Amino acid sequence: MAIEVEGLSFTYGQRNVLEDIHLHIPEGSFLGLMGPNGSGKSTLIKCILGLLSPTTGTIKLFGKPIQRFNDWSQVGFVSQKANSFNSGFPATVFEVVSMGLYGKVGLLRFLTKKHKQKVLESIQQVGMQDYVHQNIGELSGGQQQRVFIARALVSEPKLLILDEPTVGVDAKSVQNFYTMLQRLNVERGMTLILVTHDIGAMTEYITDVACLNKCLHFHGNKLEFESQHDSMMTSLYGHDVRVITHNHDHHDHDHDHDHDGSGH
Ligand SMILES: Nc1ncnc2c1ncn2[C@@H]1O[C@H](COP(=O)(O)OP(=O)(O)OP(=O)(O)O)[C@@H](O)[C@H]1O
Repeated sequence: MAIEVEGLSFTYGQRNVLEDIHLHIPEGSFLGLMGPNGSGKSTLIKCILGLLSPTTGTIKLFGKPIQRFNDWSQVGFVSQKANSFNSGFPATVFEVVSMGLYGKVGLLRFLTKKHKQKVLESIQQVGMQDYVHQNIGELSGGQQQRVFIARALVSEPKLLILDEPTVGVDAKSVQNFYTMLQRLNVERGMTLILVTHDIGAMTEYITDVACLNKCLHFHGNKLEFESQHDSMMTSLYGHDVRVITHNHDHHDHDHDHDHDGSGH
């Protein structure tokens, strides 16, 4: 298993954001993690990346309890805010991708020939070889996002987590972007988790789906998800969310509403 989450809950102060999450993600899967705004997706990802400690529960990465996991070069992460460079940003594609090795552009002069080769390979993998010496700020949002994937790939991670990486990227580039991720998944066996609002746009590329709204409402393969799609959407976004959550004390007052079947 790439990831094993057991009985995970998380609270910000008094606010219960994640509740009793059990999630096993096998190596080699491509998981689409979906849920409404504020449903806890980023919080769960931060727990998996070791940036937040769960209030209760445990996390294992590649079989190791996260507290003892130390090979973080196996885990790549690309956030939704990655593509926010302005056109004056003084680093080339090559330099930005090199940061995946050293964390700092300033150390670039120490790159060995082998490392340079690795950087170029990663750039090639995301199809940006024609832009190696271009400034990152001069690229489109989609192209910048590819460069950030390359930066995450340069340490050859076994697990790559992407938190809404296509925000602000046009529809056609998004499809190309997903195709590129699918290739990493199929050809290199890389485990991928992609956080998204729009699972519809990517069902053809992923293998599994998880639906989160504080609790995990669904986790299964794509075919299971498609067969339960309508009820799942109602469960996540419509009135059934309240029917499900009214078991929890603070939502009891909601359960009389929205029983007109409209899902709103
Ligand atoms: N640092 C924080 N302190 C307090 N509350 C927070 C903090 N970060 C997030 N929250 C709250 O926790 C809940 C879950 O947030 P989270 O960012 O995990 O959701 P999300 O599913 O990633 O949302 P989105 O799709 O809008 O990015 C939200 O209600 C949010 O307001």
